[in-house]
Amino acid sequence: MMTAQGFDGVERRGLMFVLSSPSGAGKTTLSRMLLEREPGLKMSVSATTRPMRPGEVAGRDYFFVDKKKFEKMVEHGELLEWATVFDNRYGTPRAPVEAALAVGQDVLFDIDWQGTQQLHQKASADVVRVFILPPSAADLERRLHTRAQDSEEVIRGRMSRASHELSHWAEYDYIVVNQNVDDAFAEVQSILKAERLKRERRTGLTEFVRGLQRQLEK
Ligand SMILES: Nc1nc2c(ncn2[C@@H]2O[C@H](COP(=O)(O)OP(=O)(O)O)[C@@H](O)[C@H]2O)c(=O)[nH]1
Ligand SMILES: Nc1ncnc2c1ncn2[C@@H]1O[C@H](COP(=O)(O)OP(=O)(O)O)[C@@H](O)[C@H]1O
Repeated sequence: MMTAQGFDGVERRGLMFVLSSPSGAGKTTLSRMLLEREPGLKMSVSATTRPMRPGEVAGRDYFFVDKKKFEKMVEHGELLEWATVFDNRYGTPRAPVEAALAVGQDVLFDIDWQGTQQLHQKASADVVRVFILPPSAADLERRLHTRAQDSEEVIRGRMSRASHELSHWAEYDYIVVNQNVDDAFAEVQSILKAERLKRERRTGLTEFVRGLQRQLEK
């Protein structure tokens, strides 16, 4: 089963921590910070048909596959969820997620609203959804330019889709405005820490409290 040992020794179920945002709002940055500082959290590496960007590493940032391979993965039920974004297909390989949860790790997802809806339908009790907002449209555009990894045309496409993506904000459990990156990180980290403590996930609590009671009744 999906059990993990909490830092306090109480067993709990692993959780699926989802970060979504319009492109450029800071999901990748915040994900990297979380993975560096939060042991017990593992990134779900998606499969995509989009071309690799400069600086990206196959197998770390994405599994880069062609359309035919992606179709095969869908057909064989290898994807937990999948969606089409900017004319490319993106999906979450099922096996690594199930393996991580089974050994008690939490899993971090950088997926869009379509994938988040699918995950939530499948495992609502174990999914925590966080939406990242940019402080302003001008900041969003500046960030897409400073990232310097996309052509002008691609950036225009991402900006014109941003409003549509934003419209899904109310489907998320938490909303973080990424103005100052350290503040936004602290907020996201607090959400993870609090969610790990939720009573419903802490399958070992009954036993833990019984133990305390036995000690008290001696
Ligand atoms: N549904 C779904 N969306 C994904 C997956 N992987 C990435 N995405 C989303 O696809 C969108 C485009 O990602 P990408 O091309 O890397 O550009 P980014 O927005 O700069 O991160 C983002 O909204 C990602 O969250 C996935 O496995 N499933
Ligand atoms: N709070 C912030 N202030 C300024 N720049 C930021 C902030 N957060 C992220 N960035 C920068 O904005 C760009 C886009 O961020 P990124 O994490 O790639 O976004 P996403 O994954 O949501 O597309 C990157 O160059 C990143 O370094």
